[in-house]
Amino acid sequence: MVAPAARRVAVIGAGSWGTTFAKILADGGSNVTLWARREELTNEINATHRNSDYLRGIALPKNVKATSNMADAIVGAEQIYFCVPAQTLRENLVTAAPFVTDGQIVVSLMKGVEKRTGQRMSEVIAEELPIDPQYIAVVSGPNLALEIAKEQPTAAVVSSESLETASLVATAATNRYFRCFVNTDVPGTEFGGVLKNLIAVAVGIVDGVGYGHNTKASIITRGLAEMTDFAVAYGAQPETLAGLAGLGDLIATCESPLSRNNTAGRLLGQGYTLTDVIKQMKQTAEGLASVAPILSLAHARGVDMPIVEQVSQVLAGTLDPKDIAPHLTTDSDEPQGERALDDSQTYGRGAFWGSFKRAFHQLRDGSGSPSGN
Ligand SMILES: NC(=O)C1=CN([C@@H]2O[C@H](COP(=O)(O)OP(=O)(O)OC[C@H]3O[C@@H](n4cnc5c(N)ncnc54)[C@H](O)[C@@H]3O)[C@@H](O)[C@H]2O)C=CC1
Ligand SMILES: O=C(CO)COP(=O)(O)O
Repeated sequence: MVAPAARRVAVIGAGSWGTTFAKILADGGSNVTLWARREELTNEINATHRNSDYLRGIALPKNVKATSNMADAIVGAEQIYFCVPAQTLRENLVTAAPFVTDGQIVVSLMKGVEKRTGQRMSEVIAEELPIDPQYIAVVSGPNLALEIAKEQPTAAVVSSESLETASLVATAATNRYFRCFVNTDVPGTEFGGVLKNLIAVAVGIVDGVGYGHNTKASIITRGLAEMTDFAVAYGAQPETLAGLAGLGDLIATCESPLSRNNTAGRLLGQGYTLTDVIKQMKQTAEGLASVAPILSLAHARGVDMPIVEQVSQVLAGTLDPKDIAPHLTTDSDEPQGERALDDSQTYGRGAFWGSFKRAFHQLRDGSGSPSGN
């Protein structure tokens, strides 16, 4: 009997996460075409199976082939994974659009919103590509690229309006060290990845100032409440924010020196200006560009985000980093209930506790949620 041909997939963007995801897919059995902008990088990957600028010391599987021709990557691929900096996605989709056909699955691996429109990456994809939204998916979770490239075990969530699409992506992207769960909460899964970056910048700032674990734990915990309130106001399920794409990623990003958002925050906390930080960062720290559009979206729905507001003030140079912590909870002198970011946001309060209660019961009873998240 002849074995079925391996699935062919494309990854667009050969930075640290795009290259790592190409390895994940290849190790899951797919033949992967990895698109890189620069020809010297495609030459290096094809000749040496390495991407030394972004994943030093990592050998890529032989079934990852690189190209800098978008058509070569996309035509004939069953699934196309986009992994470029969020602010450049639209221009890359414009280049890709003539080669994409309905029926191909398009996946976002990115964790930013578009600055100009405030749109999530899946929304930009839906606007620019000639495909049914049922064929769009997003992947998010506690996924620091270098750890995964070293095959340290971890998990992620694949989300799509269509459970069938999410399952096809999860099957392709699951291997011996990377496990994908599925859900249909696209806004929750995507916003989890965007919002944790902003909280990681805040945690980095206080770390840079020299504050310790109490301050960081306070910001992480209050940050999760803030993330949940925001995401729920934009249609997310609160459970998603208590899962891998919310709490899971928040912990990984706030804890790890590998995180670029955390690192950018630490430099700000040490007194560098935003301009200096951007100059020093060699890789993408999406949180820096997402702060302004997220705050505009928060204001539009009346969501209070005191931590993100303070990050924005530190970025603008109008708040001394050392003053970020005392303002953690509220501007008011009146004591407030712990969950009440704003009395008008009753959904936030209920949603946050509800999601924790459900997560707790699942853990205690050993039952997985239907989404597995
Ligand atoms: N690195 C990580 O651990 C993870 C990153 N992500 C997300 O993946 C996305 C990409 O991040 P990374 O791969 O980490 O960034 P990176 O900074 O490592 O690589 C970015 C890549 O995009 C390329 N690029 C820059 N401008 C471009 C343009 N105009 N058009 C096409 N390509 C361009 C660069 O040459 C580079 O290859 C971000 O949204 C990030 O939040 C998500 C999960 C984990
Ligand atoms: O998203 C990530 C981990 O899940 C990577 O975080 P950074 O972009 O801050 O490095």
